[in-house]
Amino acid sequence: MRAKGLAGEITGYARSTDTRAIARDLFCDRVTETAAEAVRDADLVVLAVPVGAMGGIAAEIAPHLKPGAIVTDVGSVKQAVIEAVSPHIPEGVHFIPGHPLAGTEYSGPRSGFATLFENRWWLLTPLEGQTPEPLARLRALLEAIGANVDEMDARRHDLVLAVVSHTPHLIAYTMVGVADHLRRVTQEEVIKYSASGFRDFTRIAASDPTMWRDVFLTNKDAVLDILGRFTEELFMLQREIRMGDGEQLHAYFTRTRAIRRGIIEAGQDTPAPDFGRAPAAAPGRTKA
Ligand SMILES: NC(=O)c1ccc[n+]([C@@H]2O[C@H](COP(=O)([O-])OP(=O)(O)OC[C@H]3O[C@@H](n4cnc5c(N)ncnc54)[C@H](O)[C@@H]3O)[C@@H](O)[C@H]2O)c1
Ligand SMILES: O=C(O)C(=O)C[C@]1(C(=O)O)C=C[C@@H](O)C=C1
Repeated sequence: MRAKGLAGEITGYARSTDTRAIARDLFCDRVTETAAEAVRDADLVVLAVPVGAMGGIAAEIAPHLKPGAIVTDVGSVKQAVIEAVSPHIPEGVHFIPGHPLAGTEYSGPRSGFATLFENRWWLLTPLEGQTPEPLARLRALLEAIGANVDEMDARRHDLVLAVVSHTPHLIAYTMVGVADHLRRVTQEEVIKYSASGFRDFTRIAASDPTMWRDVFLTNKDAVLDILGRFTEELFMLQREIRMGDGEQLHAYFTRTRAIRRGIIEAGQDTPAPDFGRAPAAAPGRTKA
């Protein structure tokens, strides 16, 4: 927003003075010592804390929100955020839940960069009865920062994200855990020989533990549903490998390859930034 001159003033709040100082140096016009102070007179308030902390922050800021303000969030799970935040939102303030499908394994104010949302989906899950004007204003702002905005029901969002983001993260965490366990058992340096497939798993598994703990605790039903389906597929493939059923394995991999190729042909494969470099060497993406 700053790079594109889309905000009159950007005010930031974070709990630690160190984080606040970094945010002020990088992109905030001013930072405040309380969340209440930060939202006073704000036209737009963006909640960007772990999903489990959204309700607490909403309670803290609620009495200080300006009538007519828009409150949105960037939480990775939507139903739980709606349940936690909505009860605190005063009459006359518009709460429009949102989720940018963009991010990296890095956290903290230094890990943001101006192009993060370009050509990325930003899903909004408006509440029933949402008046159209604030929604249109938020949508226009997100489009101005380069995002492709879609609206979706919160329950559907949580199921879709369980498939395309949450369960894949759990699988990555598990796979890195398996390699680590093997290293302990065999005293072999397995991880040293990471090929690029496993490298992608280790990148994902380096994501923030608090953020992901909260995602799994708050999107429990959808993740368990998808995990169940995943396990069934895995057992099927396991059986085919055991039986030496090359034909079935080939057919399965042909189908999954076609899916990937379809994504590329549809222009929906936005290349990620270069995650291979150490964060310190990647300007604007160092870990706080
Ligand atoms: N990182 C991603 O890839 C990504 C992508 C899309 C959405 N999200 C969502 O965005 C939100 C923020 O994630 P992020 O990656 O920006 O994390 P981050 O770690 O960079 O920022 C989160 C901030 O919240 C603060 N915080 C934690 N608990 C708090 C509490 N109880 N009260 C007040 N502040 C608290 C942390 O100190 C930190 O400053 C999460 O809800 C996450 O699910 C993350
Ligand atoms: O590329 C990554 O590091 C991410 O995991 C980003 C990612 C995802 O695509 O799953 C992670 C969680 C979010 O809620 C949205 C985006």
